Amino acid sequence: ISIANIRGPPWKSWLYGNFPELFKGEAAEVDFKWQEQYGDVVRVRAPLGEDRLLVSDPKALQYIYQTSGYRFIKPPGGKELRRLLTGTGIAFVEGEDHKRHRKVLLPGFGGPEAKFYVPVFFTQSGKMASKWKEMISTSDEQCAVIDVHSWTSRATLDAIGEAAFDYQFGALDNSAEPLTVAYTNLMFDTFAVTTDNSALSMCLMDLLPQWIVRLFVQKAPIKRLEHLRTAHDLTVQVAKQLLKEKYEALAAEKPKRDIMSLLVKANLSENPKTQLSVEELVGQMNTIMFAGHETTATALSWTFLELARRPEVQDRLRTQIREKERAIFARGDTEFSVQDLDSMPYLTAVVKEVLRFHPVVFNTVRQAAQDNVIPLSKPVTLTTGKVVQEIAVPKGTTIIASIAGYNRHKSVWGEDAHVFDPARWLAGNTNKEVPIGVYGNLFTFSGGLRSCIGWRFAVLELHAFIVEVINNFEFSLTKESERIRREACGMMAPTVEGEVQKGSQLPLRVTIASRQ
Ligand code: HEM
Repeated sequence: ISIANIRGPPWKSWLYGNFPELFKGEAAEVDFKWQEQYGDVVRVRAPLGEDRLLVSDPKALQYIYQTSGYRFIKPPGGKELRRLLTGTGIAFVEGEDHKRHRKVLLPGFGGPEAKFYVPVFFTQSGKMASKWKEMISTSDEQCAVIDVHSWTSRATLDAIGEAAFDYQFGALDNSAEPLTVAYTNLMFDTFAVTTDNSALSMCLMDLLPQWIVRLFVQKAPIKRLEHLRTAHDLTVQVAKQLLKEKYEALAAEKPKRDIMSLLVKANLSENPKTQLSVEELVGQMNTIMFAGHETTATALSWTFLELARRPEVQDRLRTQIREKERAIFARGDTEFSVQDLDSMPYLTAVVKEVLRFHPVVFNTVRQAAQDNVIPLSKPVTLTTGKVVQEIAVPKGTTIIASIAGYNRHKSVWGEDAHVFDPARWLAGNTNKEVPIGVYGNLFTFSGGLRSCIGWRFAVLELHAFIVEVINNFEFSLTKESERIRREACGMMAPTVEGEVQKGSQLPLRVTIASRQ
């Protein structure tokens, strides 16, 4: 069995294959181009002549991520880099170990728990709003150009610190604490602007003995890796201290409600044989910080950009938020509850459309742990002219799941899949024939056993921040924000065309939203 006959783009060099096109340039643009040219399963060439598959076919993704359980694993070659990113937490482990981690973590991420985090989201978004109001009121034109992304990044860092660990990063107050500084621009500094050689070195990690890769990741004097190492090491230090505090609070019968406290409690009630070790518990802090901070911050930034581009969507959203606010005041309350956030259909539609259109994690990678046969929604024609309804893949085949490609798949979202339109969610004209994801049949949070455990947390955080910000402010574009790019850096972060060296940014014009 072989994937050599799957259609795909030609490559310019044996050394680099198609990787420069795949990893440089705007995030996911090449996925859309190849999807259009070659279909939903594309053969791409990795450096040194290895064939891989780029997949956006719904049934194939459903099979790889849901039906086949743990038979598609995270590629072992990236293990040492993942160890640095996420520690030995849930995102690092496979199979039975993963089941064990997931069971202990789940109590911290359920629906009932999420409602305790909502006040935290409102506190942090309210704090950000106060600072913006101050900036606007002191300007002559009663308007300020704000780098919205640097604010969403800091506010969500404070929010995840408080909700997940009961830890104060102080990022909105520009804290110079080393851990706060370490999480500033972490993804961009580490993964952005990939050169041909950095794509090649990622691939070499698959081929070299793991002890060499480990030495390289831990010691190589490379600036990108140094930033990551600092964030990792500081997180381990803080996590150890926090764990001690959580155990003491539990022993004193004064438990808190942050995710780490719930995790410690759940772990204690496990059978000692299946309990997480201290190293694994510490790793959960690395994992949650890596998986939960910049992802939500960036999704929020894309939301504000889309609203700045579309004043009519922004107005309609503000009208709905203010109607709900009046209803809340009329019943004698002052705060939005989870039910209030869930009962604004246009807000939900905007959030789902942003998650569809700008999936911040735009692809994930898996490797076949054994020979396998992947079913397809639509037959594909091989280079030999033969038409097949399923694809046999040999053990070791690497599959790049194009989350962005699936989220724009015309058979699922309609002919206008490449248009940003929240109204599609109200009309309900999306095709749910192949259930795949955990939210809105999107693949943004992945699917199956390893789907995003924090999706409810993220969705509520987005809802709360959008309510606070759109209720108070109006966004419009600046000259720079008309040139926003989706920069690939392990996720898709906003940068300004021609100013990529300045890092991620989103300069928008912000005024106070009229109450009339
Ligand atoms: C818009 C925001 C978010 C997006 C788009 C997102 C997306 C994803 C995706 C695609 C995966 C699967 C990765 C893979 O299998 O290779 C994932 C896993 C994960 N996410 Fe999220 N995520 C978001 C927010 C969060 C938040 C807020 C948290 C925690 C507070 C979180 C925690 C996790 C964890 C722990 C995993 C690993 C799950 C496992 O391996 O079982 N995520 N996320």
